[in-house]
Amino acid sequence: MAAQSKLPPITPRRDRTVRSIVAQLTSLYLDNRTRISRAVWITLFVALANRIRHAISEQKAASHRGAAAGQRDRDSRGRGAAASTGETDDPVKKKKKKRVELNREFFGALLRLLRIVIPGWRSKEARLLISHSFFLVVRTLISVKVAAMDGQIVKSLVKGNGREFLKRIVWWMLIAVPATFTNSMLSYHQAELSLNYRTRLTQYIHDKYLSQLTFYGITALDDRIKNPDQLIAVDVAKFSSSLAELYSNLAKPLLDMTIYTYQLSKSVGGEGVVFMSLLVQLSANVMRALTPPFGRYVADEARLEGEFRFQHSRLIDHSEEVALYAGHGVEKDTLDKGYFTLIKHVNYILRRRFYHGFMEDFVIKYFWGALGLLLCSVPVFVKMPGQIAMNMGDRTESFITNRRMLLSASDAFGRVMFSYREIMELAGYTSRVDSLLEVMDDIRAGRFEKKLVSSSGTENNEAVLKGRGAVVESEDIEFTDVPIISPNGDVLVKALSFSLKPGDHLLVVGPNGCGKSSLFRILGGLWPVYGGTVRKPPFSQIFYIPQRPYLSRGSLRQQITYPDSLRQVRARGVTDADLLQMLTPLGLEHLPALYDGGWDAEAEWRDVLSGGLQQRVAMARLFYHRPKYAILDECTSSVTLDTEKVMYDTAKALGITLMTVSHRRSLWKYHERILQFDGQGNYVFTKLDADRRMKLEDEKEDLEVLLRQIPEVERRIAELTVGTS
Ligand SMILES: Nc1ncnc2c1ncn2[C@@H]1O[C@H](COP(=O)(O)OP(=O)(O)OP(=O)(O)O)[C@@H](O)[C@H]1O
Repeated sequence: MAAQSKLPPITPRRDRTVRSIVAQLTSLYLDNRTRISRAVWITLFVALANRIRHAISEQKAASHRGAAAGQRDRDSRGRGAAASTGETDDPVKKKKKKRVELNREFFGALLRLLRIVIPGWRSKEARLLISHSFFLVVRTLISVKVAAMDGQIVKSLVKGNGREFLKRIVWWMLIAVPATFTNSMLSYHQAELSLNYRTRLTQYIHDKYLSQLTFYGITALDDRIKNPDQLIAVDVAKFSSSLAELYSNLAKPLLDMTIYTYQLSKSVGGEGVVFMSLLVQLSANVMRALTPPFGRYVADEARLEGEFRFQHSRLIDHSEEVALYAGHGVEKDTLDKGYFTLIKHVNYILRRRFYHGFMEDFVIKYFWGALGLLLCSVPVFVKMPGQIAMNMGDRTESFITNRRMLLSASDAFGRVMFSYREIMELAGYTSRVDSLLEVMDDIRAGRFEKKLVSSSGTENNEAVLKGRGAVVESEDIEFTDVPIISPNGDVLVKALSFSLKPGDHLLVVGPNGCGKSSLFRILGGLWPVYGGTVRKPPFSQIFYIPQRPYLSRGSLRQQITYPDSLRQVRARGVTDADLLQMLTPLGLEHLPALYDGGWDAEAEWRDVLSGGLQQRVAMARLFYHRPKYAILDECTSSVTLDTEKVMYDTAKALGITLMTVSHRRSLWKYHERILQFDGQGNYVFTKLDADRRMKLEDEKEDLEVLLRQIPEVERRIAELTVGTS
């Protein structure tokens, strides 16, 4: 940490200048022991000591860096091909491995986030911070006044002056009014700041997350962020409250310490305060060295918390499948494992907090408390030069006031120390939120990081993955030498070439996992084009219908018009009557009448509609959008052949060019071209003569049946041969 200090290096010239200033001030101090010269001398001494400490640690860090660089060189020579496993020594990848520490990286990340949550001096957040700071100052000033009033009350008690005592109590009660108002204002400001930070950050993240398909990239193409939902919903909130809390937990005690120390030095002398500060600084350094890495603990806890939540939401999403498999036992094991991993970690943190709290309490409350009492006794036992002898009442007043201020000062210092832990926790949340922003930026710039698990030569794949193909806007669809590569780095097809014109309905066939859907992911812009050229119409002219259509939260109408909003539907001049017409050929015209609210009825449509109904609704969606091209990915698997016919005929009549992925033979007749993958990386693109293909396919099936009968025929012949011989 010290190695990253921004202090200028000590040059011989600067060293000489510093030494001569120290000498002059020392002689000034010895000649003229004024309070100012003493204070300046001591401040300089502390600064000098700090400078030396920095220089030493700088030197240590430099030699450590040298040793580490040497080690890295040695290591990299030993490991050439480790890159594909992810355990690489590549400095770029090393940099990405975030550590939660109070280092330059943390401050850089915090600054980036601060620029988002406080966008400028005229922003609402800046205004809130200023007024929060104002109330912090007011509160400290009120506390100083209360300390002085405390001393006066005890003094009047010791003197037995009842009138004076009562008068002081009334004043004391009066000052409670602004004091309590200030306290409430402080809590209010803190909560408001936290809320505003969260709003700014959430809006910023939503803007990025839901544009340029970033949300898809984070989950499907990159594996650095595991649970973006947890990060956005929980960690951003925790970061915001931690940041708002830290400001008041740090700013107020720092202010308190300054004001109280100044007040104290007036009555007990500057040296006493500085000596005490040195002792306190020493013990604080010891405590800091013994503080566990709470930032890392917090980041790990948030990650485990996210994984546990994710396992629960998976169970909710697939509850029907799990129930039908009676898989609750194994699901319980997975959930229990997730929970106990989390709890084990939380328990570990609790234990570390216990030991740390024990040490923290001892040092801050008792050790510093004892030092404080010693300091308060200075005016009682030590006669300061030029000080007039004090009577009993004055002594008591001075002791009570000093003690109260000292307690507040030590409490303030304690809170600064306690806040070290809070800063570490903030570092944890900062690191998590910042990595989300970093990954989002990477994805938007087309930089993905996913572990390559391909068995088909990772080195080759890495070379291909670095390439970039061209995407050109066009009326037709044309792929020229485009590789199909999964996010894991598997090369499914080395170079695919085919072209389609409007009206060339295409059928895509091939075994499972050969890359049929992946072709359309490239066409839809979800997967990057790693080579060759893709010519295609804009995204808005290609519509996709998967096997399980996505049904959004919202009205029945919205299921047909998704993703258009009601306003967009109306702007296109489409009425509910038009929508009903789209449902009619699919046999869905009764649907709006089935639910309370008709078109406006809201439900969890995924559960309400059966699989076949969902596929029909998705087809109605296609009729509503009327795109130039439609990708139909096994989207008729749950409907009857009659419904399938209506779907295809209507879509064709609307002028939509269809690209179908399906194993169903009944669909061949609707297509003019076929793209056939063999699952080994090869393909054939040709005209599709459905009748001829059907005849050939029938003949092939007949021959296969005959082929299967051959062993039985051979066995029978053998039997007959034995019987007749
Ligand atoms: N997001 C992803 N991350 C990693 N690998 C993926 C991802 N999506 C698909 N793949 C892999 O890419 C390969 C091709 O998948 P694709 O969905 O294109 O198969 P398909 O030919 O459509 O198969 P099916 O007929 O079973 O639907 C598969 O091995 C699959 O595991």
